[in-house]
Amino acid sequence: MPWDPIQLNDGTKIPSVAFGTWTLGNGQPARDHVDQALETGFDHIDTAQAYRNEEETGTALQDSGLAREDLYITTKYSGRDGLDVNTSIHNSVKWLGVKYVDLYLVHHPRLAVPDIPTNWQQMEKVKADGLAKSIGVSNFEIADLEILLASAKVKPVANQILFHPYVWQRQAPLLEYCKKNGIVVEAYSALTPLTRQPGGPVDKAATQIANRLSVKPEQVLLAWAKSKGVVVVTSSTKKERLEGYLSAGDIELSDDDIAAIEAAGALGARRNLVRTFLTRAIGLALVGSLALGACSYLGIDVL
Ligand SMILES: NC(=O)c1ccc[n+]([C@@H]2O[C@H](COP(=O)([O-])OP(=O)(O)OC[C@H]3O[C@@H](n4cnc5c(N)ncnc54)[C@H](O)[C@@H]3O)[C@@H](O)[C@H]2O)c1
Ligand SMILES: OCCc1c[nH]c2ccccc12
Repeated sequence: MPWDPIQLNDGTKIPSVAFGTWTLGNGQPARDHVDQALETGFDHIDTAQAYRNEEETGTALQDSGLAREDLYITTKYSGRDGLDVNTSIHNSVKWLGVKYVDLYLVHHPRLAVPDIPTNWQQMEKVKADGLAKSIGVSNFEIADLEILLASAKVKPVANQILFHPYVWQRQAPLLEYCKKNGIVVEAYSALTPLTRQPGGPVDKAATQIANRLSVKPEQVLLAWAKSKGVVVVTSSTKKERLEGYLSAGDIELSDDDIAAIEAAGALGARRNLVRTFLTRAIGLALVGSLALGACSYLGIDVL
């Protein structure tokens, strides 16, 4: 099996590739795209209260005719509209048209969360009430997980995080920490080097490897993420891309390919750092000279 399910720390299993609904908008197009993903063979749908398309996702899930046990549904508590965890999960299962979700995640530790231990207690109640088979988190750093684990009765099964070669060096310690604590990492925005930062070193490295293997660069990046033992959450409105994502599970990258992608990631990360530093330095210099000009105009002696 190409994208093999991954064992979670509560005894359940999670399909290792998911279709995400973040950018689908709402209404009929959102329904059609979830429909298309299910038809193409995705059985793991990743949505969130914040994406405002749980109802459309639910309609597509019902229309698919797939049995509930053959689907894996993740949604997230995003603190939308100031609603608490209990009200939110009741809304989510109603909109998704299910009795329970497979995985319920805290979307972000600093968005609409009173404090991490209180929020996690509310998540534990969702599991105890049978509204979620598993509970987990998203966008948690090591320090956030330490706070959570210090008082948790139920360990989070997963941490869904930003994960692509430009942030690999930064995220590797978090991946290690999660592994050590039995928490599976879920990777989102794995295709950033092609979507938000195209033309950079990782785009070039992935394209070179893709040409050699006669596959697409996006498949190479998904195969790279898969090589780290994470669940990959991706998306597309194009059927052909979705088919490519699923068959990327069969791509075995060599150690040299993986090293080339990571070297390109590290180079891009350094360049991003220099760019950020220069932009800030130029900004500061500009503000400084404007302030000096204003002072001299007003006759204020600052030097
Ligand atoms: N937990 C969180 O905070 C969080 C944050 C972001 C995303 N997510 C989840 O992850 C899902 C996927 O997120 P994403 O959209 O950032 O993921 P992604 O990096 O997988 O990008 C998907 C996009 O890449 C495009 N793409 C694919 N191949 C390309 C190519 N060769 N050139 C240019 N573009 C290409 C697709 O058309 C699609 O629009 C979301 O829908 C959501 O479910 C979660
Ligand atoms: O998950 C995709 C990014 C996003 C959209 N709305 C949010 C609310 C909280 C945290 C992340 C998001």
